[in-house]
Amino acid sequence: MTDLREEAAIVIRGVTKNYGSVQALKGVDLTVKRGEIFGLLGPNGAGKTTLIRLLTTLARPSGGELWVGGYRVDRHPVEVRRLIGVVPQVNNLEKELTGRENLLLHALLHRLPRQERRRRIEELLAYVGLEEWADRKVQVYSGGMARRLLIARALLHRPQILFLDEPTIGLDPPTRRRIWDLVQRLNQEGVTVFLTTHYIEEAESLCHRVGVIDGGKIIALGSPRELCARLGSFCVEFFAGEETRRFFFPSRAEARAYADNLPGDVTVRRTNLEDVFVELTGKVMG
Ligand SMILES: Nc1ncnc2c1ncn2[C@@H]1O[C@H](COP(=O)(O)OP(=O)(O)OP(=O)(O)O)[C@@H](O)[C@H]1O
Repeated sequence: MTDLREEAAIVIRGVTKNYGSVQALKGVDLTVKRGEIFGLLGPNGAGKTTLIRLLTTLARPSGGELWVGGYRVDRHPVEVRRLIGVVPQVNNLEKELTGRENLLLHALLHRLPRQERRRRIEELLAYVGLEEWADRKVQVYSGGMARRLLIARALLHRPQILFLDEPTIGLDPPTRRRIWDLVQRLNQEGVTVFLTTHYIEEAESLCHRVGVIDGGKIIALGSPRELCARLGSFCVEFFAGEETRRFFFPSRAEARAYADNLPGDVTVRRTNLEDVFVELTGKVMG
């Protein structure tokens, strides 16, 4: 059967996940094409980590079906694991071991052929810019360095699809940008990327397409530009009484014309994904 489920990198159909009485996912449908950088954007508790756990064979759905790289995840977990790399949100590196030892341990666990092991490890240490730190214990690494080592570890077996759960959480802006560069470079080399984030800027500047998730449901799906254009690409923002009011317009000229008729301080700016989220949910992301 040649259909979307085999051609796409990821296909999710009607997926639900319950933890006792908590409905973490309430019927998710989503397709990620090969070669995309796809971002799942949502606030804490929206269901992002849960969806990554289901896609990466770490948990089973309560209902629905997931395909990764053409394989149904519950029926072919071993094949799926071979195709994917996973960068977890939590740093689960061996802190007492060096960077190089961490990679070696993972290469052994993944049974990388002996002759390839050394070469691949050196290649990846250089790729993520950690050669000079390779023989230092991971406990002295900064947050950004640990994250780069986690990415190198996830790439050891040359995965086709890379999952990153909040790849830049807790990192400062320059370090965050460095991780984005790395993700972009990987994607240009052909790796499909599925990431979760609650950072608007990360979704906007890194992702080709974004799924906005809230309360276990995808509430909007498209490129950042499309999602903003649906609302109106330009925003007029001003204070009225105690609250901030926003109106959206398809063009800057229309937004300007409206703003010119308003008294007081008025801002005209481009619409962003935060606006999309607020308009859809009535809540702020952070
Ligand atoms: N093992 C679990 N047992 C019970 N409830 C859980 C479990 N894991 C997640 N949940 C609940 O499911 C919902 C979705 O959680 P999830 O971690 O997927 O959200 P998230 O969007 O990844 O948020 P965060 O960024 O905080 O991790 C939350 O209400 C959470 O409390």
